[in-house]
Amino acid sequence: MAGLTEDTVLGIDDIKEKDEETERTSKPIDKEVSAGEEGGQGERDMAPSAGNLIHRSGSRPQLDLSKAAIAGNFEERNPTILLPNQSDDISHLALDIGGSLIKLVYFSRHEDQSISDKRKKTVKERLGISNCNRRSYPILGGRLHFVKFETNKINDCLEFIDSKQLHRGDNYGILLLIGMDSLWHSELSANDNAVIKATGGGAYKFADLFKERLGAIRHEAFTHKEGQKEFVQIDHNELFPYLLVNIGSGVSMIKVDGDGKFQRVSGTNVGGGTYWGLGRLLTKCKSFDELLELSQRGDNRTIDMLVGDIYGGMDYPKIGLSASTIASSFGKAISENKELEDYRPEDISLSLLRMISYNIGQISHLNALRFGIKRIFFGGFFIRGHAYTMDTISFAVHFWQFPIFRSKGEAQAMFLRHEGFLGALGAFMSYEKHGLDDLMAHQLVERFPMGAPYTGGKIHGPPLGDLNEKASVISWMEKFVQKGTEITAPVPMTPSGTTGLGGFEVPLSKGGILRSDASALNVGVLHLVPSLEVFPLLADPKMYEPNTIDLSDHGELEYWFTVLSEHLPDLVDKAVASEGGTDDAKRRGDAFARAFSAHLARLLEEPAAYGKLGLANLLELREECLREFQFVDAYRSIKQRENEASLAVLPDLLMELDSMSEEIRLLTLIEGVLAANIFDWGARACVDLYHEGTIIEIYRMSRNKMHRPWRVDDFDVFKERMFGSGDKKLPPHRRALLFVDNAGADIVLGMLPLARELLRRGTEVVLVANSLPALNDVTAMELPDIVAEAAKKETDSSSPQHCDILRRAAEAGGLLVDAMINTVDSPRENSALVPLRVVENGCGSPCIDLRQVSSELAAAANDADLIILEGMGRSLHTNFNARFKCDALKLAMVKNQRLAEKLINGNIYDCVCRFCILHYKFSLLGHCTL
Ligand SMILES: CC(C)(COP(=O)(O)O)[C@@H](O)C(=O)NCCC(=O)O
Ligand SMILES: [Mn+2]
Repeated sequence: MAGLTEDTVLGIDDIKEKDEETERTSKPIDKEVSAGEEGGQGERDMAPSAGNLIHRSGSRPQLDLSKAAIAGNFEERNPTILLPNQSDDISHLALDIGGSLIKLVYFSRHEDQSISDKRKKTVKERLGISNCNRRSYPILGGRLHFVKFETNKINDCLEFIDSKQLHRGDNYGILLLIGMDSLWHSELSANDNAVIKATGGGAYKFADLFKERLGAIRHEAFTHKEGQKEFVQIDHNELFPYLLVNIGSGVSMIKVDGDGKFQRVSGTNVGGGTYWGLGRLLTKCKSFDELLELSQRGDNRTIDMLVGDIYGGMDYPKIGLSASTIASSFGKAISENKELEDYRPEDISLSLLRMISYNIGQISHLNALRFGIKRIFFGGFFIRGHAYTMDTISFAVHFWQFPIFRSKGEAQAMFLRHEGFLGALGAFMSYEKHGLDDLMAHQLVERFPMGAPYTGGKIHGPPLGDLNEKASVISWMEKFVQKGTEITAPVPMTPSGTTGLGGFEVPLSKGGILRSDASALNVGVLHLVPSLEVFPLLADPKMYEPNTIDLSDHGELEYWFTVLSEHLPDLVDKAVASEGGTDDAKRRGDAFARAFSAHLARLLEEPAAYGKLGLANLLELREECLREFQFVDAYRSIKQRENEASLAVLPDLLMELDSMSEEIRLLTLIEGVLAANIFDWGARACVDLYHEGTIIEIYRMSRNKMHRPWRVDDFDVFKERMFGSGDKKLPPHRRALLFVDNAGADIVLGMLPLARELLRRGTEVVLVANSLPALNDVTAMELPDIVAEAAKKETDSSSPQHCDILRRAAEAGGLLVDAMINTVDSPRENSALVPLRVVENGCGSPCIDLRQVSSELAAAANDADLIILEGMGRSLHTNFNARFKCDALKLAMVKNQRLAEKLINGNIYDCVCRFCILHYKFSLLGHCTL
């Protein structure tokens, strides 16, 4: 499989990363191979997928590649791939075969019941929740894979398709897109077998893609100036019109006015082909990348005629040109008595690159001006994610907007992270039957697995040259471990420098090292999760930004990277121990540490490498990386231990609480939540603290220090909302969503007693917990048992007068399935029978991005009028500034000195009780500290 570059693989809805890993091995699936033969470490998890596929697919369609060949030359206008022996239907695959690269996008759907589905079912069954927001077309949870091949290795591509069995499926056709510039398009059902027609036309393809709203995907579009990417979130309603400039061998410019409304308005024959063709002749470079890399070391002053050359080194201010403006590309060569050999190839390459980029930039700018267009999207083979090229084009577009050239309304030069795959994606999405027509940004989760390099990709670390070099029984994990020693942090780009020309005439970005195409694209695996939704209670979803800390501040970035790096050895120890400390676990732990360090190094070098970077993304990446190396729950035993210890003292706490007046009790409860939030295994300071005492000792110490006023203290407003003031009273909240944080004392001694209080007041409570483990956070799976235990303890306690609020509410909410508790002696309190429920939040991170939550949570939010966000991750790192359509209480102990200083001008262990109340007619309650 030489020549394969798999930038990224994909996944949907998949907690079941194992499928992904199996796929990544990308060994040809031999019908003789059975599940058990996958072998190697991780066999238990990795084998079934391939095995299942084979068992399942016995009667499924096959792509018969025997005698397959491109008919004619692929530069031809209408090339086809002949599959003379094909007899079955094929599906889920689209290719864009360009002059130099074949881009392939394929979709894999989880046909097996995934772990997550099973869990969802369990939680849903327990809750009796049905998902009424189901889409009407077939579920499309799955993954979009992006793979590239060199065009002259079409056979590798076909082999790849065969090895992955991509052609299996229903009755779709394969759509092949061939050629850079042609504007034709055809599609044949594979029912016609024998021939699969090819189609092409970069411009058309782009338009098709945009039609499908990919442009609205988060962190997809960005500007690139002076080496800096800036992501721009484009509202689909504001997307049109735009100019699409596809720089292939030649250049096409398409004006896109709306869904399906586009027209080719211009173009130029001076494009990527010109750069590569002329460059090859003039420099003897062997590849496009080599030529581009040369340009980065070039100095175009030796060849280009500059304004200063004409005006004696002076600017020409009258018309707004500075001395370093290029007056004539290659113009100096006419006046000097030099031969080609007398010029440095580096300088030639740079002059050529500037000449062509500036020309494209100028024509694009003029066309944008002609039609009053504000955005120009650049894509195509010429760009390929190269920072330097993007900078040059941006510079060129913006140059024409400087002083005297500037006209009304500046056009922005924009680029796209998936641009290398747009053609194939556009083709893929044009299959109506995929049901992707109303795909929304929030249903796509992009992940950056480490496995990709080991199937040939180049996101990080060394690729394995030949996937089959170690026989087909070896897994990508094995390869990772074997190759682990070779992993080095990516070489940092030298800081942005100038060519020494100064002024606005040259782009600043000029890295010392040119990133390879594959790594520069930074394309992750797009997980399509149709069940994700935007949290309906966000006041302004469009303006919502989950992250509080801005990591574009380099000081912040370095600080948090150091924190995470220092935490790594401890985390690896926990992770390895959680898997029994076996040799396999140790190897995986080692591989995880390397992989996560490589991610950190990559991001430190280029923070925008994976899209806009916030602290929440970093913390999530760590969890994803653990999962990729098959660490299911690193803190499992710690969580269990802390749950048990806390449950043991819960009855006494409840008794104490019940002896208090309502008002004192409310304060004590909030203090309790804040105090118990100290149990955070993700914070260095807290982990150090745990060496100094037992859980209960630490809890007591934390509790005793919990004096008001807290650093952020809206308790009085909250209290007023709960109890009213004087004779003014508000009804209790209808439904409260409690976003819970950690296991152990945090949930048992903090949030559960608070939930109980709300229930007692007649407020229905929904505990919102993680779908997947993250640090020591409690998960939705774990909560029903904890609640059951807590309810049991209540009635088991020596004082039967303690009401059984939790138990009855949990029963009403479907959390307790049987009459596990004898209720005969327990007196019923006068509270209404409101349910206590649990829903999963749809994420597996210590933070929460409310643009992507589970459909269950979105459904539960419908009737909610109070949300309580608890913990640093959910209420400080993220959502600290989020505004909601209902009352919102944010509770957290700040367990990091720097964050305390930055965010609340305070100190470590200070607390936040931030309450934002909706405007009730009630004047006293009409404010909050926000
Ligand atoms: C990961 C966390 C956000 C979890 O905090 P929690 O949400 O559990 O309160 C927090 O532990 C954290 O920010 N840790 C890194 C900083 C540190 O070690 O101080
Ligand atoms: Mn936590």
